[in-house]
Amino acid sequence: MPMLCQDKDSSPCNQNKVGFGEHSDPQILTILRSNDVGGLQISLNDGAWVPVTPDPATFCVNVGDLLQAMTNGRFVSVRHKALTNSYRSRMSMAYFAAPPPDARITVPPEMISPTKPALYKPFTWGEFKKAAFALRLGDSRLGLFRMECDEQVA
Ligand SMILES: O=C(O)CCC(=O)C(=O)O
Ligand SMILES: [Fe+2]
Repeated sequence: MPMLCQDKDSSPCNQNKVGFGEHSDPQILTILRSNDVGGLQISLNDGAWVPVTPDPATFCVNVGDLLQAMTNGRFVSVRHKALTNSYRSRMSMAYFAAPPPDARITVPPEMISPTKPALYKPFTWGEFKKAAFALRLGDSRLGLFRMECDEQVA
């Protein structure tokens, strides 16, 4: 099970600096567990940043890029970032749920209609990861797989 354990503490004077820059998670889902120190923020549609209340007794579940593609954009991959805290360490542990590299990411036909044509070309997780690693953390990767208007099928 791929897990990442991070300590967002930093040196003094680094209060509320960006410790982990703005990004969306590329996988299907991320399950996050942290201690009681805040720092995680999510971005709303209007670009406002909203702090996630830290709670060591709950999980925070992020929709990732693949789930956005698999639901034809109904679930939106959340942009988020983590700020540093120079007084207490924020510890977080993440489980990234991803398919095997050759898994084909497609949309169920029920989610495609004349009013909601397919937004993304089919791709494999391996292809997506390769594209993601060639970009910077904050870049939008799904844009690379968007259907052109003349390719859209309903
Ligand atoms: O500090 C956190 O909880 C967020 C970490 C994160 O966004 C990531 O590992 O992708
Ligand atoms: Fe993340």
